Amino acid sequence: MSLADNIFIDMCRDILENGVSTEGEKVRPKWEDGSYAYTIKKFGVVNRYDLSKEFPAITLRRTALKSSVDELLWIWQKKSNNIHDLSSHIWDSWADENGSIGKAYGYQLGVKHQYKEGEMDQVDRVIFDLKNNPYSRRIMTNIYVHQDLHEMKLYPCAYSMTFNVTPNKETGKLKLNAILNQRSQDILAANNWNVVQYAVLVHMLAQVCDMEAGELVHVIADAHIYDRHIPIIKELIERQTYPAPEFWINPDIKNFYDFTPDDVKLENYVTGPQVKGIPVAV
Ligand SMILES: Nc1nc(=O)c2c([nH]1)NC[C@@H]1CN(c3ccc(C(=O)N[C@@H](CCC(=O)O)C(=O)O)cc3)CN21
Ligand SMILES: O=c1ccn([C@H]2C[C@H](O)[C@@H](COP(=O)(O)O)O2)c(=O)[nH]1
Repeated sequence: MSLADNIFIDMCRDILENGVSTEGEKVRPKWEDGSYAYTIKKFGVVNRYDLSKEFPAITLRRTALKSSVDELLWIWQKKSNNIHDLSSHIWDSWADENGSIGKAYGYQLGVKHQYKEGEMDQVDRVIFDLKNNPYSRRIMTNIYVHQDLHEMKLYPCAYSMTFNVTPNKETGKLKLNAILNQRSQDILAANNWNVVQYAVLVHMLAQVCDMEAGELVHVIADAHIYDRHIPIIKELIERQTYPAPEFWINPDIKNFYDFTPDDVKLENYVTGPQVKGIPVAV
């Protein structure tokens, strides 16, 4: 069993057993047929993944590493808000006729800000600080920009990363840790998807800053299982699990902007069968 499976199974059990239903509340999302998408939710879930021990891909079912990394690079590297720059179709329902999702995600990371050291966007600011001032407690991004919310198709869910560096006395290297702050999480469709993509981000940034990947702490304010996902989750968490896969990252890449989805791979990734056609609430 992988550590990520343990965390996922415990979290799902906790939501199913101790969570509260939103049925009867005024909810925003709907299913494709127009009916309201209710959830069972738990407030304030915190999951810790030690990336130096295992790569946090669950084995209950396969998490699509390549598409999730493609989305991560769409946001963090291409800094795009247009679905035509994305390989998968996961954002199609939230795009306008030109393919834009508005001033969300990649758009915000691409906005340049004035700092004492000059003009930079938030991603370059993080890389600058990790290289020049790694022990700073001020290394973070935030894309939940209130002044632009009215121009976003969907408000950012995974909205902030806080990076924090600690020395590894054993290896003499620096360890890159991070907190991913998420206001809302669709546990079935996107929990492990978001976890693996931000784990990859930590690995990528650690490599280009000559550090080791440390811990990823995932803080979720509203961790929910949609009503139509409940039977799927119940079946999923009873499945057999397998040892965690091994993570490979192309060691030759030294510049964050040179990474492609092909520069990361999972080896020996044995999983249960895929759940096909998961309905996504819009
Ligand atoms: N209700 C909802 N849930 C989400 O997870 C979500 C949204 N809305 N809105 C915007 C994005 C789109 N995201 C998504 C949407 C679909 C999948 C999905 O269907 N994943 C498939 C694999 C897809 C692939 O292989 O490319 C899966 O099996 O989990 C994942 C993330 C995350 N976000
Ligand atoms: O990266 C993502 C993006 C979106 N989600 C989920 C979380 C919610 O189920 C919906 C967004 O609905 P809100 O009403 O705006 O909270 O999308 C996710 O889990 N991960």
